[in-house]
Amino acid sequence: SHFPGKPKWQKTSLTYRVVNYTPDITNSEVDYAIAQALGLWSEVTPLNFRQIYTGEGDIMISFGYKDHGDFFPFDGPLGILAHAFSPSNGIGGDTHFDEDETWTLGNQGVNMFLVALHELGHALGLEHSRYEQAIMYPTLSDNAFVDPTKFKLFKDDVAGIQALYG
Ligand SMILES: O=C1CC=C(NS(=O)(=O)c2ccc(-c3ccccc3)cc2)CC1=O
Ligand SMILES: [Ca+2]
Ligand SMILES: [Zn+2]
Ligand SMILES: [Zn+2]
Repeated sequence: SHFPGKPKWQKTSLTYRVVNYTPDITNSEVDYAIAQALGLWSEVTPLNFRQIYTGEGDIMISFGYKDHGDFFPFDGPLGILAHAFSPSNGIGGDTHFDEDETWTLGNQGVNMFLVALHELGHALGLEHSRYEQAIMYPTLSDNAFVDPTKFKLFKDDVAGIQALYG
């Protein structure tokens, strides 16, 4: 798949831009889910993230349907929910969400915070974990409602990101 080698960012200050938004939840809810997800990764690494609103950021976040400009078209409701590219310049780090999903911050539909936390893990260079409690586990469990302020990274997630940036 499109996650080459074991690349990582060669800088600790990264910028991100939410290029477009979903109609399913408010723009500030999307910004909040992304900020909370990036905050969890920055808490355990030297990485810091700044949101920009124009121009080219390291991590460009967008919502798209089916063919959305890369070689990995989405597939309509359910199935693939999102994907992210491993660190590199250009499309590296970019994180795409399938607009055919119903995005939510609750547990009706697909939880934006949980999927963003997983995909942004990939955008920082993380691979999958074999522990089902880990956010980097390959499959999303039928998550009960997750309050982003109460979420804790599993030890294997922390070990993984600190192996890259610790
Ligand atoms: O590595 C991959 C390739 C396949 C993917 N499928 S997905 O979009 O349906 C998906 C599956 C699970 C998650 C997930 C797993 C654990 C916690 C949170 C989300 C996110 C997206 C997305 C992905 O990250
Ligand atoms: Ca889909
Ligand atoms: Zn894409
Ligand atoms: Zn994944």
